[in-house]
Amino acid sequence: MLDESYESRIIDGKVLAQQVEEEVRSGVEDLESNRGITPGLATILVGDDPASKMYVRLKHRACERVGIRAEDFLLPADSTQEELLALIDSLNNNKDVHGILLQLPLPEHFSPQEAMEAISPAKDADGFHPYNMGKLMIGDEGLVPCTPHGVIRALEEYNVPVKGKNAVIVGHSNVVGKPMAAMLLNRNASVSVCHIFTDDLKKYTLGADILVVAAGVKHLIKADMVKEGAVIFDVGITKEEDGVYGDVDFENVIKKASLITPVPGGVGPLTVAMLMKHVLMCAEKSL
Ligand SMILES: Nc1nc2c(c(=O)[nH]1)N[C@@H](CN(C=O)c1ccc(C(=O)N[C@@H](CCC(=O)O)C(=O)O)cc1)CN2
Repeated sequence: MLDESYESRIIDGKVLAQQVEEEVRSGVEDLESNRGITPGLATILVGDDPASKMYVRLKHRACERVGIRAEDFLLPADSTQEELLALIDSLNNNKDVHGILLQLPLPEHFSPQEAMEAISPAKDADGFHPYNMGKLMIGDEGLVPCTPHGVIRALEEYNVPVKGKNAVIVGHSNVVGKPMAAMLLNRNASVSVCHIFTDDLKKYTLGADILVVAAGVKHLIKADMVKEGAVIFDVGITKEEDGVYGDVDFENVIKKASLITPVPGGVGPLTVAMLMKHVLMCAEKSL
């Protein structure tokens, strides 16, 4: 049981996500009444991975809440890269589709990079296209990956200073770690990126004013690895029979953190809400 005195340290991702969704809902209404456009998202799911199916379902439910039209495209696990590319091409040319989301991971025999590059940069709701990633790297943030965008939104909402602070990211994936590093660097944090080959992880995490953990290792970060007063974002999700766990040993780490996201109910819901924001952005820029 969590001591009540720590509750004010919890960043409630569901509440923040509701706020973002409210903004999107009002943006969708404006776009419909001023330009007669209803934003549309096409989701592509390849195969039947249960977690991916659930994430796509969460995205469709969010679309319903904010008034975005969502269409589901399912490809069997044994479909080919060429079939996937043909589907993406048809969605790129569909004027009712403003955003395209390709749920990751893809089955082994696919090239996710080639598929990402096939999505029109203007419809890249996930911000994974090299063009949008490149823009992010030079500080021109438009369509950026949803999870790091959610972390930035939470930092803003909680008035956490970033400039000159030590930010440490654990995990160097293209989905979270690398874009997160760029976004924090764009805000003048001093950024360290750690990963599986990092020698002495604790040496880095102990210096973090802002710690973002996306390693996918249950309870990797223990209380003795964090600085007193750190702001901590837990992006990891490990599902076990008795529940869902993050990369941070929440119950103990919260005693040292000034702010921390729980799992579930932290960064996950924000990721979905930022996707809604991106689809609206794509629709607003469409001709
Ligand atoms: N195309 C993409 N693929 C993937 C992304 C992404 O941003 N784009 N991120 C992750 C999965 N993901 C979204 O797709 C995602 C993960 C988690 C949640 C979420 O709300 N999780 C809940 C917990 C749910 C549970 O019980 O398992 C929470 O944290 O509260 C939403 C979206 C990889 N793929």
